[in-house]
Amino acid sequence: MLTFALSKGRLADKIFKMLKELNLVDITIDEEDRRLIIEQGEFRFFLAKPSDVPTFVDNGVADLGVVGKDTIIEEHRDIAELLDLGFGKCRMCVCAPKEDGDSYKNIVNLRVATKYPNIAKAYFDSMGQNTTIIKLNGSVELAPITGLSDCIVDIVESGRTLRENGLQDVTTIHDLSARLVANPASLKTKYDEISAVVEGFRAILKEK
Ligand SMILES: Nc1ncnc2c1ncn2[C@@H]1O[C@H](COP(=O)(O)OP(=O)(O)OP(=O)(O)O)[C@@H](O)[C@H]1O
Ligand SMILES: O=P(O)(O)OC[C@H]1O[C@H](OP(=O)(O)OP(=O)(O)O)[C@H](O)[C@@H]1O
Repeated sequence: MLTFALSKGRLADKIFKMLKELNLVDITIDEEDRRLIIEQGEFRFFLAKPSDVPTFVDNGVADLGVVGKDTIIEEHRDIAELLDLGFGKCRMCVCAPKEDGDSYKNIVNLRVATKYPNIAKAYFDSMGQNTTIIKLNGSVELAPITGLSDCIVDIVESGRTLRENGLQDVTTIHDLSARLVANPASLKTKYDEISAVVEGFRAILKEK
């Protein structure tokens, strides 16, 4: 039996599509569906909050997981990254009000709002810039507009949210996409089963 922790939310549809192409499971979840565990054949799937997927995999409750690279970097968990799945592409950026250009670089104690405090702190530490990190849980773009922060560290995909709120991305910190991850112990004890799944994903990715 192999157990997968999958991200609910915007990655879910693409993950389900790939699992269907692999003939592992055919999941369709509508708004009324409250199931969190789906079992089919030799597989058990958990539907977890995206930021919790590394926790399930690190603790060995799930052998495999699918999660954004942003969450992998932020959570610092003991998990093995096996494959870039090529969807959920976006960037982690420092963004600031359009009229400010890159002047955030000159602010002595920079106020940074973000859902990703570890990524933000590590980045500004590496640049030698002092910061006060302000943790938010969403709508991060509000922070510089309302005066809560000087800039934000957040995900940018199309750039539309920034544009519609008078902000711009100034610096890209990481390129991001969804990744297949594994529990390191499961990789040893269930090597053959996991290899078969990884090869399946690889074959699909090659066709694209
Ligand atoms: N605008 C976006 N475009 C493309 N991918 C995105 C975008 N925003 C987030 N992602 C990717 O999708 C993943 C899941 O995002 P989603 O919005 O579903 O969850 P979340 O609200 O960030 O998670 P949580 O509720 O655990 O904080 C992110 O971790 C990231 O890798
Ligand atoms: O560049 P874009 O295509 O506009 O996408 C970027 C937006 O998407 C994400 O927010 P999400 O929709 O997850 O909402 P949130 O503010 O609640 O995190 C991210 O935090 C940005 O706000």
